[in-house]
Amino acid sequence: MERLGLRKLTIQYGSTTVIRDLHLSIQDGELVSLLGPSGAGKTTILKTIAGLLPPSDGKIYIDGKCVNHLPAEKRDAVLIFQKPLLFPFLNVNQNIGFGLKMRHVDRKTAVRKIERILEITGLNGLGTRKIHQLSGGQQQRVALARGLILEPAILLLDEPLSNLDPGLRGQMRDLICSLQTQTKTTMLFVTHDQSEALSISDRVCLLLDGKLRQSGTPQELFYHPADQDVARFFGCDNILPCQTFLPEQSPNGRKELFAIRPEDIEIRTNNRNQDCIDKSWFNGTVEKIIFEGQLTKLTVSTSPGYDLTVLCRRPSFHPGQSVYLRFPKERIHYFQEPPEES
Ligand SMILES: Nc1ncnc2c1ncn2[C@@H]1O[C@H](COP(=O)(O)OP(=O)(O)OP(=O)(O)O)[C@@H](O)[C@H]1O
Repeated sequence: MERLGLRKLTIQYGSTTVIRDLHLSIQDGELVSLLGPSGAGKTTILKTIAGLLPPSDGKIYIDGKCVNHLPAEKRDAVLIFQKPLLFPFLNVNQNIGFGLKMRHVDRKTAVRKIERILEITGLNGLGTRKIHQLSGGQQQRVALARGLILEPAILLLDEPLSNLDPGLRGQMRDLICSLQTQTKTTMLFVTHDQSEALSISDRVCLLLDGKLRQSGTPQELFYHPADQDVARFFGCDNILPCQTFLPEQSPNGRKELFAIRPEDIEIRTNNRNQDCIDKSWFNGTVEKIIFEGQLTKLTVSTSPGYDLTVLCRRPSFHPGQSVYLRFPKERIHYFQEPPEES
């Protein structure tokens, strides 16, 4: 069953089109990430779904009903902002129960629901605290609890982890996953952080320049990018012509490109292990080495004039060193070069 449907959604600020012809369908119980760089239009989409911004064109469906004409409070969607917007004069219980009160839910049911949500969001014992007596992470939990308790058709989360420090971010990410599993709430999670999107989602939708460029499982986007831009967004800098590096796999001289992830390139010094160097290996020279912690990033120049990015663990290379490189066949991802503009 479709919980959220966006059909040909176009959104403009004045004469500037930020989102053009967007299609998106989210099924019951799915956790979908809307991923994209800063300024891609992610918040704009969430605000439009929530009813805070009118679309210029297209339709928004929630639970099968077109909601374009409905004001925000009549839509069965809850938006949770980057910075939790809580009532400072109310305590945690009152903040969480606020929406229930507005819906005239009876007191006994409200107390029961609040108790359950405090339990599953790890806020037990904090119900009578005022908001200023909570840490940033606890405040974000209250915001989540306040949204979840309403059991909306869709929960819209706008970068809810970005104000938290890295340790807490991991904990909150795990909490959102477990809340989603427990409550089966359908969620649209906005982030610009690819690792956050890849680790949390059933499905990732990548938004670039106001267009949905690819939608699929985290593994599909990471290992099978639809085009060069998607590949680059996921850190694959090596987009290369087949004719130069893989001539036998480039029939009819077609302008085909392939991508190889930096961590998938095999690299060896060329002064030992000569026995196992066959014609699948080619020469390169290490130009630059950047230590990044778990992995080290190398820039390696090749004789056809293309620089490659290679990631390896604890390498023992130095700048200027000659190396052998190889692209394992099973790690090569092919795509077509876009048509040339006339
Ligand atoms: N009220 C506004 N009036 C005019 N332009 C706006 C307005 N709000 C946002 N924009 C523009 O719309 C584009 C998309 O903004 P939006 O905030 O939706 O991006 P985003 O993907 O959420 O970015 P971030 O990750 O930085 O929050 C940007 O170019 C932004 O400058």
